[in-house]
Amino acid sequence: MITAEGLVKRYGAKTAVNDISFTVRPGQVTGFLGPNGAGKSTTMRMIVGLDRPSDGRVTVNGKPYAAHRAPLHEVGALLDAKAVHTGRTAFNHLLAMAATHGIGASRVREVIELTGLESVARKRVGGFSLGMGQRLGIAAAMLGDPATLILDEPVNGLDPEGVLWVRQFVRHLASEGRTVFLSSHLMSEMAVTADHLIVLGRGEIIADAPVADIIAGGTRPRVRVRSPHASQLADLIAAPEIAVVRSEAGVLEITGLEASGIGDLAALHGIAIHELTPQSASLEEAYMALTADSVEYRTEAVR
Ligand SMILES: Nc1ncnc2c1ncn2[C@@H]1O[C@H](COP(=O)(O)OP(=O)(O)OP(=O)(O)O)[C@@H](O)[C@H]1O
Repeated sequence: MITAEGLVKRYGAKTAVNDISFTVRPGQVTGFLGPNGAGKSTTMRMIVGLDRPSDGRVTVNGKPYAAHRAPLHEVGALLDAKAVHTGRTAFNHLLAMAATHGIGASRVREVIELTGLESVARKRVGGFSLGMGQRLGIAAAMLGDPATLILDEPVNGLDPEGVLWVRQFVRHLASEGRTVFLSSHLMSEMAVTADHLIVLGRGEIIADAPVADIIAGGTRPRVRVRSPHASQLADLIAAPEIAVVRSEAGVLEITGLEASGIGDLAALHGIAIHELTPQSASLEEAYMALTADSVEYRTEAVR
């Protein structure tokens, strides 16, 4: 369990994290989202004591990180997968970390197996691909068999198989009752990995809710309609509260009217319908709507 209360981080005149309070609960995967520069990494660094809060406090399993006698057993963190001694082998890197906590070589072998690194364990970390580096970072985070895991962009740079592996791995950890807190910019992945989301924008919390609620709340249901008389149907449907977008020839994307209403209206006027599909909202759309006002570095839309 991670609990932040009135957490603030200032860098000179810049407030990176502005008075945020949240709880990351055990037994589920909590995603941490936000545009670049929103303050996610700063928050994660404060959780594991790498940055000192300017105000407020954050605890892990009831105590500040630094107050734990054996922090690796409480929290495992992957914050920067490249922060390893590149001349060491993966096995020796993990063994050196394990030694700081009196953790033996057998647990090192276990986490190597857990993360699928057996074939490269005796190779120097300097030659690792990004994917192997991420797996090594996760292996290190698991060394102390911690109840809480914090993973900053764990799927960054991974191939589809690696992304799937991380998803299944973190879901398994949560199912064991652990607290899993992870950030990612991959919305489609977050939608299928996380149970709950905390969204940050310009250092403040703009959403803290189950994934399903965020998707449902951020977007209006849309229906895709294909008809040989699309223009006639569009004219019939026209109303101030209904948006009709012609996405391709003979296809309408309708927001503000349910599929049944569209079908009934078409039947009433003898208009043939070749497709009538309610579109499921995506986390990406909901996220874009939520963070529209919080993006620090905006790009012009491509015309
Ligand atoms: N050491 C530092 N000194 C000064 N400003 C900093 C420092 N670290 C972060 N910042 C600023 O604090 C803000 C939050 O940065 P942070 O890296 O936490 O954001 P983030 O949400 O993790 O972004 P990204 O998605 O790009 O990783 C940014 O405006 C950043 O420039």
